[in-house]
Amino acid sequence: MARTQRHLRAQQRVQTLIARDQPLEETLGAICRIVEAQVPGGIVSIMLCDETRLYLDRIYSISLPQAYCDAVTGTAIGPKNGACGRAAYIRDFVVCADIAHDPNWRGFHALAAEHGLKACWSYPVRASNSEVLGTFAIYYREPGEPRKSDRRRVVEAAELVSLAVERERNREALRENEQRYRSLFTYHPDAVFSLDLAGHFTSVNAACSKITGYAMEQLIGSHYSVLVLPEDRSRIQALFRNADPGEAFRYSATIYHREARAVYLDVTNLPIVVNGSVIGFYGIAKDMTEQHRRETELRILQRSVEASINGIVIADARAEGKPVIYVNEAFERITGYGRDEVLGRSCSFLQGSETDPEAVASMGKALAERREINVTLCNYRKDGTPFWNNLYLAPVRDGEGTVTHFVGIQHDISERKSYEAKLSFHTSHDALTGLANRSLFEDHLLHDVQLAKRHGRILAVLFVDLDDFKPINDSLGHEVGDQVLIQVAQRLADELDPGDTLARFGGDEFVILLPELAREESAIRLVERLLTCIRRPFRVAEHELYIGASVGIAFLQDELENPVELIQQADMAMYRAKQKGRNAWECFTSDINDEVSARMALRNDLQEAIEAENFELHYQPLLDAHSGDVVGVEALVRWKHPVKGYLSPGLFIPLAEDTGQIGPISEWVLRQACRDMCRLAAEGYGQYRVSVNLSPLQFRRPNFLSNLQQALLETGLAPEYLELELTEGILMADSAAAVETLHRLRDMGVEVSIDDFGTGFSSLSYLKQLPIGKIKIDRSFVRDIATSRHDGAIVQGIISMAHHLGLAVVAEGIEDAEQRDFLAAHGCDVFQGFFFARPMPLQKLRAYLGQPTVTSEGDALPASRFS
Ligand SMILES: Nc1nc2c(ncn2[C@@H]2O[C@@H]3COP(=O)(O)O[C@H]4[C@@H](O)[C@H](n5cnc6c(=O)[nH]c(N)nc65)O[C@@H]4COP(=O)(O)O[C@H]3[C@H]2O)c(=O)[nH]1
Repeated sequence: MARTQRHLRAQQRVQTLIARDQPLEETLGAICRIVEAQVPGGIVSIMLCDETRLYLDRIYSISLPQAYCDAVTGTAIGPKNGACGRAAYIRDFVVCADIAHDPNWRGFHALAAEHGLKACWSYPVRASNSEVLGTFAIYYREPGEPRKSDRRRVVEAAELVSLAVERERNREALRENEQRYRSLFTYHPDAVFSLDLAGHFTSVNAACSKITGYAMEQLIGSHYSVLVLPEDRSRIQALFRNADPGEAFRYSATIYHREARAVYLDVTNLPIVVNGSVIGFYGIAKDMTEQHRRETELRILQRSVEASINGIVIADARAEGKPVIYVNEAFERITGYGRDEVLGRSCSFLQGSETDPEAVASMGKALAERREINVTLCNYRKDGTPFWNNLYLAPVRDGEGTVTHFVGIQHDISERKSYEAKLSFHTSHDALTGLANRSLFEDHLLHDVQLAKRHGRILAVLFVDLDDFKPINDSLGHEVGDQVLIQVAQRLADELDPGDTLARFGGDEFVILLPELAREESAIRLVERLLTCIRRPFRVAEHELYIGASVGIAFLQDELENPVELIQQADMAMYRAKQKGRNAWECFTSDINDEVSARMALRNDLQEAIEAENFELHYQPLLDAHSGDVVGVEALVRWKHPVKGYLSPGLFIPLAEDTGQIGPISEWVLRQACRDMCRLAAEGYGQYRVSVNLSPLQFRRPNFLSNLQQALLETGLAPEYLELELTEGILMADSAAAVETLHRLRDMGVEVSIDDFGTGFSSLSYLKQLPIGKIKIDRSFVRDIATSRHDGAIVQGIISMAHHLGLAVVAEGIEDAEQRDFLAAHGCDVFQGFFFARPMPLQKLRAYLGQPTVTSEGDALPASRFS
């Protein structure tokens, strides 16, 4: 009984050791001690299987010699491998009553004999699932069989071992499990944490600290909401509140990093359920900041691409034919193709007949070499219309640097192209007629002269200048003039061969290059044809206009060095033709050159005269037709040339008008005339009104009126003693501005008369609207007044109509009494002409006007020439 109790106590002790999770070695040692105490002479050994369950690789014993233990450790489990190897194998009690003669101990006999071991009873240690964990054995130093009680003891001891080993194994498994889970928690790259039900962190991993910037200790115990943006809090709280037990929930949240930057998180929370109750929440938060940034960037990029005004097309670089995988709206707008019509197709469908194959080839080469390229090529819209596409193509590479796509940026530069084309046309062509301009003509000339010289061909340049064009332009306006020029250009072009060049040099000058003439007469015959065709009337709106042309011809001579000289020669020849009269032509000869040289010399002399003020004014009296009183004088300029003596204005005024030298001459004339009139008055000869001729250039100068005012102020002449003589052309050229100037003149008190009346295109009814007081009938009508019925009738008509309109009429160029009488009979108001007096210097005028007479009021009396 006492033994049984001892046995029970011993067992309890072992169970306590097991329950307290004492180290296995200690527990197994205790079992060995208890059993050895119970079986006198018995030596206990406990062997445990390895993981493969093929060997007994651990041995626990308190009494077996270490050398023996070492020798049997690793015994294979098998039917003939001693008592333990066999017991583990057959999973049953094995009694080896006499080891020395036991065949199953073959190989171990010597070992057992060496350590004095004679008998061994072994029993398998089995787990609750019957798996063999090892063996429990008792050795004896004498042969012997176990009794029943011995067997029971062995079995009980084996069970205790099983309990201890299983417990140890469970503990081991638990520890491993926990480590596994802890690893998941600790090494998870995302923030993993647990919260209590109130929302306080109860555990956090290192990633939590990294993501939030707070130390793990700082986080534990703090509430999750302190990290979350205020605007996110209520939303997240609601998620926690409404979470179903057992259900995970996922949301995005933005938190503040300790460094005050926002961190975007993708959070999954799951309840911690213990015994069916939620005791808190686990959380896994993935840092999406980078992804969020990339997504935002991508979104902006995508929107930008969509909104780009340039067409953008992306093609798959790896697929056959590089099919389009994306086009933006601008692409659709530019090409007219919808997205669906384009995707999957190769972009080459945009090319067409006018697409430059070289541009296409260079593009293909760049694509093959996987490099970027910028080409401009002609593409076609869906409706077939072409457009200029300035295309920038670039490869798109993946992370490994492989080209996966090509992106093309289209820029529709059609407008720029057409502008450039226009621009280049304008730089080489005349805008009005579309003919070549001087620079293009010169290009052709250089080229053709070279060829003509090489092949000994006859080449000619024709310089065509229209006669009587200026009056049309001046009187009917630029629009009419422009139409005439366009028609002239057309008529000239119609007469020329395709290889000829027709150019307009501006104004009414046309130049023709004939590069390949059979003989010189061909050029002359062509010129005759040109003159004939220009003589034909021109119809512009309601007008039927007649003009002529003067043509200069210059043939290429061997000695000519600079081809451009041919143009100058033709120009000089034209000038000579003009002097011959209308509709004439002239070939360039060296004497023409001399004439031009003379003109150049005259120009230079004139310049010197201007600088030295080498001019004089002569005055021609104007007489009242009834009383014969001198009512005024006309100032006429004379140039006192140092070699040639007095030169008439007819010689140098047109030259001065051509060269612009008329400006300073007119200034001088105006001032001098005013000064002379003041002087005459001051000398007692009377105050006469002086008529001064106005050149068109002078009249149109912007400061004309202020200059005039200045001249009157400087000289002291009252404005009513100044009369300006204008030709009709001046008024017609820019009538609105001219009329405005006339009004200003009238406001100033300056009289205006129309000179050379009858030669222009103006009608009296037009003049009626102008603030003028007088017209001067042109000398050419007066000359034949008595002999030509026609001229007589014209003069008569002019006088009568002018009077009707309240205009005074002056007749100039009266050379004889017949003319005077005719004009007097028809009511002409004022006479001027050699018959009465020639233009004379001031000194002679003094004599002409007679002795200065002073009235009681101090005014000089006007001189009468009729009495
Ligand atoms: N055959 C003939 N001729 C007569 C007779 N009576 C006068 N003359 C000439 O007729 C011209 C009248 O001047 P105009 O028609 O304005 O024609 C002027 C005028 O247009 C221009 N001119 C003269 N002086 C000036 C000036 O100071 N400024 C400007 N812009 N032009 C001027 O030169 C033109 C010629 O002037 P002049 O040679 O001085 O010629 C003057 C004068 O000498 C006559 O009975 N028979």
